[in-house]
Amino acid sequence: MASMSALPQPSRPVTNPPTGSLPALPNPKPRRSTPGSETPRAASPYNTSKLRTPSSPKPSLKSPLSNSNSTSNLSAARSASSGRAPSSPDKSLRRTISIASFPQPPKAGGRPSTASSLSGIQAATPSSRPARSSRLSTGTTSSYRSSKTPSLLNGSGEGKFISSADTRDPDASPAHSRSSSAQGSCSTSATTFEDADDTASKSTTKQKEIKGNVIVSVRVRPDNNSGGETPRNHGEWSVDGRQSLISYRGKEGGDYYYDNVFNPMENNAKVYDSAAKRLVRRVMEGYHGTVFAYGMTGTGKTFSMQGTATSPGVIPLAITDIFSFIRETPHREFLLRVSYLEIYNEKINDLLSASSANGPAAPQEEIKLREDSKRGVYATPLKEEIVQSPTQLLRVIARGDHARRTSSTQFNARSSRSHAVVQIVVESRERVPSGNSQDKRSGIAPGGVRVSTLSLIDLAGSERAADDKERRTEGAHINKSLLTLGTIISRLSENKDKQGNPMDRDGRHLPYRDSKLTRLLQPALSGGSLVSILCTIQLTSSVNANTGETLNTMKFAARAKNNIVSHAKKAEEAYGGGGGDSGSRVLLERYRMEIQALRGQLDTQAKFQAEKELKWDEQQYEKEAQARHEEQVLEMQLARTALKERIEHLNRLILSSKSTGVNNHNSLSTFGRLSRMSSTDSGVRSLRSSASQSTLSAVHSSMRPISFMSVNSNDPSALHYPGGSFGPEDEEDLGEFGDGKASLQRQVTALQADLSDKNRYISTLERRLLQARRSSHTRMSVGVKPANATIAEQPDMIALVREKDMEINELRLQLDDKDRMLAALRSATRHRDLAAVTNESQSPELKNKGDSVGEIDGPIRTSGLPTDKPESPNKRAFSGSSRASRVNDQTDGGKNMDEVSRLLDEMIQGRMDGGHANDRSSMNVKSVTSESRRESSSAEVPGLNPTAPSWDPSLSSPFRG
Ligand SMILES: Nc1ncnc2c1ncn2[C@@H]1O[C@H](COP(=O)(O)OP(=O)(O)OP(=O)(O)O)[C@@H](O)[C@H]1O
Repeated sequence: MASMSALPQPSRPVTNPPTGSLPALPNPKPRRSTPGSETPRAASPYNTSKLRTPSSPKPSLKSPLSNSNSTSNLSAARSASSGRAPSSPDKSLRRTISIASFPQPPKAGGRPSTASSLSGIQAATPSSRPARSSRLSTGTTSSYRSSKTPSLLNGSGEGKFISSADTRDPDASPAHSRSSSAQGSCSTSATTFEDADDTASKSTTKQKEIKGNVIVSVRVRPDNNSGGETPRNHGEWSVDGRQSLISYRGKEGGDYYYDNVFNPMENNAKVYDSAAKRLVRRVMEGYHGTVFAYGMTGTGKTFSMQGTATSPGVIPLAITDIFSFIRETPHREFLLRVSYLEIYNEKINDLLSASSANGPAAPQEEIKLREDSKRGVYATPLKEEIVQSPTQLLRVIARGDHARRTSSTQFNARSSRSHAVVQIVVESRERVPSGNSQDKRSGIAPGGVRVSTLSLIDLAGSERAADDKERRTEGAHINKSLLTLGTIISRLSENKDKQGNPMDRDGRHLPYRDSKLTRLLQPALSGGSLVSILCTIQLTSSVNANTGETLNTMKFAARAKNNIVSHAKKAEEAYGGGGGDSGSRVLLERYRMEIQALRGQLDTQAKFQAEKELKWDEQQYEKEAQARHEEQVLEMQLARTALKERIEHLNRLILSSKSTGVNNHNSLSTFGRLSRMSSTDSGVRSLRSSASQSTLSAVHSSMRPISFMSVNSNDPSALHYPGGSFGPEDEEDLGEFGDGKASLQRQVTALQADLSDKNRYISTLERRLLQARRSSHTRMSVGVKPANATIAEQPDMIALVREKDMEINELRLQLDDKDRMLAALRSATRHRDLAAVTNESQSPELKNKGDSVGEIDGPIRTSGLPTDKPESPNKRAFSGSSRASRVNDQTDGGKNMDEVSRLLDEMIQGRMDGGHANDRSSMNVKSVTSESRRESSSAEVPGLNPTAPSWDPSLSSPFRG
């Protein structure tokens, strides 16, 4: 037996079978009845002498054993239904042979037993056959019939009876166009013992079924010595495939009928169709099935099991059929897993775990055989691979083949040195009906999972002792295991001890444990599975023909057919993934549960994800809302600030115009107070925005509210300045020489600080505006519409933006104002300085006058202390103004300051005329200031440089008046 390293099988030289003597097959136990005690078979309704037709291909078979002690000649009968006995269509033709070395078939169930201690095959010639063959229980003869036996393997095991004519492979598919029809051809002529008498002929259909579950076929390998020809007769042998008959006319000769006899011309496809196809399909339906090839080395076991690329054998054809069956069975779902082991020198190797041919063999965990009530005997630990396609399955097996031990022997260049077992486990269950969405979701199918196993076994061939020590050792193990197999098969019975262990008919235990092979085959041999045995022989006419070994193989086949009883039942459907090893091995169920668990996880995760997303969305929305809110608050703040600024500004303008109107003759005080006014017009508020408060505070920290500024103020402290006294700070404001120089400088500084504040404020506003525009643009472009946002908000936004724009413009104008004011103040300062210098040099008296004025105004300039008679604010302002006016009248510098005052007044007025005054009081002020301006506008402004860069009266400005 050789192994294909990969599919397709590599070609190897064809060698002749051994010609020398081979190890003897197990010696059958002496039968209880001796040949001498054999009784003639009881008369059978199937009287072969009558039924044998003249047209029979083997009308007479002269057996050398006819001279033996056999007391009865058995007639071989062929089923009338097979068309071979047209004269008696309802009867079986019977060929009675003597099977001297055959074990006695079990008696149980009315099955006839053969005589024990038969020394050889006794083939009876038709002429010598009794009219009615004796019962096999007589011991000396065996009656084989090729009748139609209902069985699972011929399609009639479930109550159907198919005529033999139907079963002689009428539909055998060609090797390359195989059909996967369940009705494919197969052998049906199950060879079975038959009761010869009427009573026996009433053996139950069940018994027949049981026998029909075992198919034994013999394949004859082409003889190389025949020069490629396949003669019908090989010396003393003749093969009749049509009748499934092999006849031997030599010593111990006889006619051998089997379920199938394949002549050398028949190819692997035919062998598969007849011997294995139905079994494979039954396995797919839920039965366990075992196919094994038995025979002498080099006779074609591996060729039959594996085949070649052009002629695939049983294994690849079974694989094709398995997948065809799956395709044709849409109402069930399948899961296939495969393992591949070899028994080499009584050690089990996992061929799928073996390392590649390149590397050294990885040390494997010892594989042991265990027994389980559900699984029977199985090897563990063994790698199982789940396969999903024929190609994948073939590849897995080819990988195992590659790892299998083969060696060149005397008889076979690539002889298998081990028994190889391919096991395909088939799990199947009903599919969830497509309409049942509830079941589909839960994944619960209406039925459980059915698990069945197909074992495809290529045994090592029996062989003679080799010269090579290693081959000899291998051969010894091979022969021993085959011997044990033969022994067990020869002693098979349905007897069991109290523990359920199988026993032979004599009550002895069967030696299954004597070899790993028999232990592994125990479930199949014990009747748990459908069995198909393919025995291979090579017939040759050469003198060295190994007739003895061939006869042994044929006897083995006959024993197997006679003794193996199969009660194969459809595997029960298993539920649940638990329940120990067998339960957990049901992968379909396990996967179903896993799928369910994963689905649950998926659902939980999906829920969690959805919740998370919802939360995230909410957070995002909250964030957006928060940002929007902040934006709005900021905008409101800015708007408020701007409005306040505006109010303050307008208030300032009002007050300034008043004060200017009142003090337009006292430039010093006007300037000094302008500053104060700016910083104190609403009591304690700064001229500048809150943003510029800190900047100004340094400048204005010394300033206090003054009485005249309390026109719009409720600050009662103003009343504490009697007679318009400004206090010590005011003194300071008036300058070292009481000329207001220091005050002007402060004014300039304050205005500059204010200017930078304004700039900052503007840039802040611009930035915010930009942000607001951007965010509103983004919201609009991405279409994100907050839930609480309404279309009505859009115009609001636009209005707000517009308002902001206006505000910015406003502030810019203010800045311009400031710039101009600064320029004017600088210019005024310059002129005042110039005037002071001129005055000092030209009229020292004036200085004295100024001093005297200073005396007059002493309280104003030198003292901040309240006088006994505090003036009313108005009065104080007026008197202050008068004093300033007097000072102005007396100095050129005062004149200049007047001019500046007037200019500022004009600026303010211009601002108001520009539409910035918006309340009645400002309008009133406007009228007052307009008058003041008219008064002062007639005067020139000498010294005021109209070309000063920061002051251009020609510019269109609100200050132009
Ligand atoms: N029916 C057949 N037709 C053509 N060639 C065959 C046939 N049977 C066997 N052979 C050839 O005979 C040789 C031996 O066959 P094979 O290796 O299958 O025998 P075996 O029984 O497996 O031997 P062993 O037990 O030593 O492994 C191979 O070259 C094979 O191709």
